[in-house]
This record gives sequence, structure tokens and C-alpha cells, in this order.
Amino acid sequence: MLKFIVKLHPEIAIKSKSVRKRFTKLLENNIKIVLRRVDEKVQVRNNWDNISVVSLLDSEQVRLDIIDGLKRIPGIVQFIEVTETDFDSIDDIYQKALELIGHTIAGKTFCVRCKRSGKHDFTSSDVERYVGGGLNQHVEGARVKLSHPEVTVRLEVRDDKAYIVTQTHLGMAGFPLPTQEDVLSLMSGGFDSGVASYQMIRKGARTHFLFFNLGGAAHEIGVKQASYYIWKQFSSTHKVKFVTVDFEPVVAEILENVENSQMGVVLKRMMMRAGSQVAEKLGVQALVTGESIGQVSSQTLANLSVIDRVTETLIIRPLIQHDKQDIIDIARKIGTAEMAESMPEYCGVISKKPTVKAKIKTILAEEAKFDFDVLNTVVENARVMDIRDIDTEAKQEVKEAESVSDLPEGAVVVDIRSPEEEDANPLELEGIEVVHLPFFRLATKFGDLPKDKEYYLYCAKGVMSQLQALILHEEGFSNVKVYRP
Ligand SMILES: Nc1ncnc2c1ncn2[C@@H]1O[C@H](COP(=O)(O)OP(=O)(O)OP(=O)(O)O)[C@@H](O)[C@H]1O
Repeated sequence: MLKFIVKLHPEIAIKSKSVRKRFTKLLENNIKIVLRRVDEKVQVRNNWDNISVVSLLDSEQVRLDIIDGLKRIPGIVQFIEVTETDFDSIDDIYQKALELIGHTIAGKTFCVRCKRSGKHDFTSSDVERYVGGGLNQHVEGARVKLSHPEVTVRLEVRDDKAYIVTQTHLGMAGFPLPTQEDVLSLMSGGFDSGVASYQMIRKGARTHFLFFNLGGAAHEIGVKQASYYIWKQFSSTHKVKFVTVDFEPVVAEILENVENSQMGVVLKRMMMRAGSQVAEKLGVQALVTGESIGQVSSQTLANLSVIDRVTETLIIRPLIQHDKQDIIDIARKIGTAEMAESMPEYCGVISKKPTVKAKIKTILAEEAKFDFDVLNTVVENARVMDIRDIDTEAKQEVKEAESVSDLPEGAVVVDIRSPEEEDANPLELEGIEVVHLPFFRLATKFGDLPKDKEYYLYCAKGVMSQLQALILHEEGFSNVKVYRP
């Protein structure tokens, strides 16, 4: 039996009874949805102070999948893994503790904490002393230290069962989805907008995605895949929309009419205007961007203030004070960094000397030359899709092989992982030709491979391989598929 206990987030625990009830109910439901994909009979119980998860599928893979699932559900700060055991005496509890957690205290200071409920002829302190004493004596280098020990061994005795905490895991924290109102995240696919979207999901806001296509087909593919990935990883319990607005006509109008140094701010204001209209259509109250103070010369307070004044809609900038390195670290942790690194960026407008001190009067004068029918038309023609269709469409476009036996005769597998990843986990496929071409070289080197073969891209998670295959298709390489075992 696998058992986990999801501790209640301290920020949820201090809420009023009715709010706490609503939050924990949502969390319970989300846990059920995610974990039923691992074990459809998983038992999830809301015990008010915690939520317990039990699976009778006693396999290591199921255990790892449950841990992975719980780590990707907003609103979970911490969860513990527990082993349940029967006992007749305190010594039975000690023996089981020695077997399960003895190795975790070797060479360390530790203490034992026990909670007890039910009728027993011993107290919880008796258990702490007996188990602590035994471990102190029999585990190499382990030493009891009651204040500030390196490891705390946690036990619970409830009636005729004892529970031993074998591991503590950290979750993504935040609040359960959807305890906050919906938001619409402006996604450009770089490090920032991906992390900003993740931060809003983490805070319990159902996060829809909006992409302004400035003219790069490969960029659109990249942003769609990155958005789908973020949704699938952290908020797949709730359906969201992905919206594409064709911004090429708006860019053309800006290039033609707006003074060079003001183009960047005007483009952002056009995005906010369009974003507000799309948000209204979707019934969403706030826009999210990945902007951060001083990150690029145009992201100054003066410019952000002028950008804000274009709309009444709330604009949230979760990364406003983050350093770039922090953002990249988070992107790496959540798995969007490689996608951001390989995102074919498309700027649309490039100013030689972009203003860092936009003035509302100057901007309004520039915008007076702009034909707003162009903006209204692109918003009217916005394509709103269910985010799940991104994957369906991608799978229709790029064929997949799920095992070596699916690979046709003469097929070549292209390992697109980074050299470090390849070294750590080499890909060995008997009888199949494997070529190594890291994803960041595909754009420049794929064309050099012989044209008469079929290529199956491979990466660890199957996300980058799909993204890169779609981009290569867009570039005319129809002989590219995905190998996703
Ligand atoms: N084509 C676009 N579609 C949707 N949103 C966009 C687009 N371009 C920019 N944005 C929004 O504006 C923010 C700032 O964009 P900008 O290009 O100035 O900075 P950036 O550092 O390149 O952002 P990112 O790392 O997110 O690509 C982005 O984080 C995103 O929220």
C-alpha cells in the first residue's frame, strides 16, 4: 500500500472556516483528477487538517508517478510519504523504523517525535524514548539531539496501526486552482512569459494564453507548444483557451506611421488594447505579462506607466522585480528553459534607439496616425481554441513512433538532447542508426543530413522533439517524425 499525506498549506489553514472548506474541497478534487490518471482507484480523503492519498497498487512506478503528480498541483506546500504497519509492542514499531529510516540518520543527529491516539498501555513519550534509544544504539554514527537535530523521525500511532514517515516532499505551494479569478497571459515563448504564466497558475488562477503573431510561423509553433506544456504540467485539471491574434497588419501599420523610437511602446499598447478586448470576450479580468524592471531598455517605469494607461484592465506583472537569473532558474526547474532557448523569436518592430522615457503626449500624437480599424479587425478575427487541440493538431501533423518496432526499415533516430544529458543517459537502440544533433543545432545543421531518409527526433520528455519536428515541417522537411518511447 502506498500512502501520502498532503499537509494543509499554512496560508489556507488560517482562512475562515468557509474559505478553508472551499479551498480544501478544490484541492481534493484536483488531486483526484490528477492521481486517477495514475491509479483510477486511488483513494483521496479530505480529513480537514490534511488530505490523505492511498493507492493499493504497490509499485515503484506508481509511487514515483504519484509523487510527480502531487508536485505539480498548485496549493500543496508539502506532502509526506508514510508507511503503515501493524504492531503488538513498541519494539515492533522500533524494528520497522530501523528498517525503513535507519539509513537516513546514519552519521547524523536526530530526534523522534510521536503522535498517538487510541488506547495503549504506553504514552507517546514512551515511544519516542524507546525508538530513539534503539536507533541511537544500533545505527552507525546516529546520535540523539533533542533541539535542532539534523533529522526528525516522525511516527504516529493510531489504534492498532503505526505510521512511519519515510520521506517529506516539497510541492509547488500557492493556492488550489481555481481559487482566484481567471487571467489571460500574454505569451511570447521566452523565459519570462512562461515563468509569469506558471506563477499565476501557482497562485490558483486559471491561466489562458494569448499570442500575438508578428509574422513568424515557427514562433507560433513554439509558443503554442510552450503554452500547452505549461498547462499540461501544472493546470491540466481545468480547461483553458489559447488565443492567436494575427498582429502582422498592426506591425505593418506601426512601421508605416509611427516614429522609430516610439514604435516599441506603441506596439505594446496595441497589444494591451487587443488583449483587453480578448479578455473581455473571454470574461477574464486581468492580463499577465513577463515584463520586469530594467530587463530590456524599454521596460522602464516611465514606459510601463504609459503602457498601463491604455487600458482599464488590470495588468499583472509577476516578475517585475525578479533578476533574469532567478527567472531562468525557475524556467529550468519547471522545464520551459530549453523551449525558451530554442524559441525562434520574432520582434516585429526594432527601434534603433527605443525610448526609455515615453511621454503620453508624444505617444498619443503617434497613435493618432494609426488606423484603428486595423486593430479592431485583427481582434475580431482572433482564433480562440481549446488548449487541448494544440496537441491533437500537432499529433496529426507529426507522426510518432512509440517503440523501436514502430520504426520503419532504414529510419534514423536523431537524439536532440544536450550533450550533458546524452552522456548522463545514453540512448542505445539496437540495429537503429542514431545521429546526435542537439536541439540548438537543428536549425543550422539538419539540412546537411541526407535527404532520402526518414528522421525520428528523440528527447527525454517528448516535448522538445515534437516542437522541433513541427518547426522542421514548417521549413519544408516532411521526412521528420518523432520517436517517443
Ligand atoms: N508576440 C507576443 N505575443 C504575446 N505576448 C507578447 C508578445 N511579445 C511580447 N509579449 C509580452 O510582453 C512581455 C515583454 O516582452 P518583451 O519582448 O519586451 O520581453 P522579453 O524579455 O523578450 O519577454 P519573454 O522572455 O517573455 O519573451 C512578454 O513577457 C509577454 O508577456
